[in-house]
Amino acid sequence: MTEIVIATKNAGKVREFAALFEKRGIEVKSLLDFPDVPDVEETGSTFAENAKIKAEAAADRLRRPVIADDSGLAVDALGGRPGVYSARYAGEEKNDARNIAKLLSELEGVPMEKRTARFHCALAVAIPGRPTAVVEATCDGYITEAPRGEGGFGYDPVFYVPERGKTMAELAPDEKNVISHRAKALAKLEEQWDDIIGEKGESE
Ligand SMILES: O=c1nc[nH]c2c1ncn2[C@H]1C[C@H](O)[C@@H](COP(=O)(O)OP(=O)(O)OP(=O)(O)O)O1
Ligand SMILES: [Mg+2]
Repeated sequence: MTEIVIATKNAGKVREFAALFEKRGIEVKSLLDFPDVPDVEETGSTFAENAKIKAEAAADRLRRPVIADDSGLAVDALGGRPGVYSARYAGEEKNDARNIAKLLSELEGVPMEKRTARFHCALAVAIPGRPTAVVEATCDGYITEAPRGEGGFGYDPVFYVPERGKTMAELAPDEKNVISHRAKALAKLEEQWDDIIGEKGESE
């Protein structure tokens, strides 16, 4: 395989997948390259369900194998919110700056040791005629009291990675791509790849 479609319109995700797949000699296309593929509603109650919905809708439409990413942030002090609503936390128009502002205001007064959180990433592989496979991974950290750093996307400026002493947005792209929920999920997918595309097309 020399090319894979990622069923996303999120430019930040596209950039990360492009770098992650480049190492593997695979070129990444996204729904930004296929503007005729309609948006699907993310009606699932889990990251895995939403990834499956997005992957299957795009694979059906394009008649080719597709990977979708559903991801988000779960904050312990907020009972796991924003969770699957991370993108739309501060409104339907999906604005990273407003999402961050809302998150920081909800966490006002919460001390650092209680600001634990994790990023989740579910990756679904939909191949026409086969059962869809899903893998998941997480990345643990803390929510800072103010944004720091210019890299990444989404909640990266307020997600502190204790092992690195930096926010995700302060890490170089190739550093984020070693430790992130997305990189870890992709590594799991790679481990299972032969089973996923193989004879039975099933993964466990
Ligand atoms: O590495 C990350 N660093 C920071 N923030 C992140 C990350 N990964 C996901 N996130 C946040 C962004 C968005 O608020 C939500 C994803 O929502 P999610 O529905 O999966 O993506 P999306 O709507 O932006 O694009 P699409 O559905 O077309 O793939 O979680
Ligand atoms: Mg989305």
